[in-house]
Amino acid sequence: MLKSMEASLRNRQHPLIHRLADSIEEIWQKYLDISPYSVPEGLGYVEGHLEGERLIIENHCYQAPQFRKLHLELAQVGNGLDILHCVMFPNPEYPIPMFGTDLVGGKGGLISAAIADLSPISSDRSLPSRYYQHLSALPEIEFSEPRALPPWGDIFSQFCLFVRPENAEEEEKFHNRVREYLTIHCQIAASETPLTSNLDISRVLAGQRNYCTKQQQNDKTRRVLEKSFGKEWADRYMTTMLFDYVA
Ligand SMILES: C=CC1=C(C)C(=O)N/C1=C\C1=NC(=C\c2[nH]c(/C=C3\NC(=O)C(CC)=C3C)c(C)c2CCC(=O)O)/C(CCC(=O)O)=C1C
Repeated sequence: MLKSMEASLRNRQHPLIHRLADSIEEIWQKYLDISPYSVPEGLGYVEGHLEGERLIIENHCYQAPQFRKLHLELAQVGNGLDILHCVMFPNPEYPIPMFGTDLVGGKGGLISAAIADLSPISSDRSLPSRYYQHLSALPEIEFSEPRALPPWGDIFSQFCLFVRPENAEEEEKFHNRVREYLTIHCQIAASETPLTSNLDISRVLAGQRNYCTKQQQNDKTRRVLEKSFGKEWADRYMTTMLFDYVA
């Protein structure tokens, strides 16, 4: 049992967020050789309330041979908004997609946004064929309320799930599909041989930079952070913690 699961914020959050957080850490533990990643000074656990809304953030960061950062973040705004955020940053020697997921639970226990994707970092936005084969072999799943991506969301793949789960059954369907994405990703990553050519590595870095700069355009995230910590802190957090990239 990871120490993080004991007193974690997830025990006081929406059950889907609690279950998905546990699943993410379970699958990372099972398929990757993970070790701790030192979070920047003072960012492991932060509390802020500028304009009245208290925001608690709990960060869990790891690393593995194939990933420079495995970031799981749990956050709670006031007593109503529950958030799970997760991004897996591959080491540039591994030309594999960026896994990301975001769950936002509104007041009254409904998840208003549930998104998960294995996003391509290639310039033609195609996924590596092994990923394409595994993902297209997964059975079709339907959700009653799919959601439209924002303009910066052109970074996501055709397998991107972006829904408002209507009930517990759709929440579980989403949870299970994310477990499948994570398992496919970790199994492929663990079997990849690293790139050696600097040109190929620079192309991976360019793809990751594009992903991160587009994600930084999410004004829904920025606004929540600004309300509790102010503009300058929010900008630094988005560019150095949530979506940092190796220049
Ligand atoms: C892999 C994808 C992905 C990753 C990794 C990611 O970080 N965001 C991602 C996607 C994504 N998120 C979205 C929305 C929202 N995000 C937050 C907040 C936070 N999300 C956080 O992670 C944190 C830091 C802990 C905060 C504070 C809120 C409040 C919303 C509005 C909820 C709603 O609309 O019902 C949308 C819709 C954007 C739009 O429609 O314009 C998309 C596409």
